[in-house]
Amino acid sequence: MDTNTKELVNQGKMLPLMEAFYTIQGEGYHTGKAAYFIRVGGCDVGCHWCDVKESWNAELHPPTSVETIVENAKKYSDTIVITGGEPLMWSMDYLTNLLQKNNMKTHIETSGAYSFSGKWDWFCLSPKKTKLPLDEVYNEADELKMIIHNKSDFDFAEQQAAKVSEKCELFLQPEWSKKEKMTSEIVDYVMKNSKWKISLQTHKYLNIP
Ligand SMILES: C[S@@+](CC[C@H](N)C(=O)[O-])C[C@H]1O[C@@H](n2cnc3c(N)ncnc32)[C@H](O)[C@@H]1O
Ligand SMILES: Nc1nc2[nH]cc(C(=O)O)c2c(=O)[nH]1
Ligand code: SF4
Ligand SMILES: [Mg+2]
Repeated sequence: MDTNTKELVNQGKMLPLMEAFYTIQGEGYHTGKAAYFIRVGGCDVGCHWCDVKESWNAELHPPTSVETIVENAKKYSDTIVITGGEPLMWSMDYLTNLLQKNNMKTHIETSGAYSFSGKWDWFCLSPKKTKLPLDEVYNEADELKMIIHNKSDFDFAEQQAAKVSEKCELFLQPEWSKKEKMTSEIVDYVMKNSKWKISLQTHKYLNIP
């Protein structure tokens, strides 16, 4: 990468773009809503069950100008989900400003493990044990989405729920490879602990991106 490109990436004016696609939000509070997804490369959180490991190495994803990304986005939807990889590895200020200026709603999917940036209409926080969210991020969460891979993840979910604001929506989502066992555990748990709702990866059942 030349020094000029590096500088633009540092400023958040270019981002390593893995893919962008129009689909239905499959998970969490906005499940069922049509949205345009922007997947930014780069993540070092290291979840062993991550369903998008191809995103991890940012160098495999070409630095792309935010103007180009936004021009494409606005052809499809007024709801834009920024995901990754870990989007907060990069400055999200320039991207989210330009999206909002063009009357689009900005949603993020993040582990919260990097410093907060951007202006968000919806902030979905999905904490990971391997690299916890920064303290500054918890208060931003509109939605806490905890992945349940084994029984000990329920305790971790409760610890994380204690850190978000009162108004934050709480979701438990089965880890996909353990979904048979963990979906029924989550059903039992939610019936006993009704502050939580269940979130399924509905796009995978629907065979859409
Ligand atoms: C691929 S991550 C990208 C955004 C960010 N790095 C994060 O983890 O929030 C998008 C969402 O998918 C969830 N996820 C990833 N792999 C999963 C799996 N195998 N089963 C269930 N959810 C998964 C993450 O927890 C996160 O909520
Ligand atoms: N349809 C669909 N919904 C999603 N919600 C969060 C996703 C993500 O990977 O961040 C995702 C995804 O990859 N596809
Ligand atoms: S933080 Fe997100 S992108 Fe990174 S490894 Fe975990 S699930 Fe995958
Ligand atoms: Mg996904």
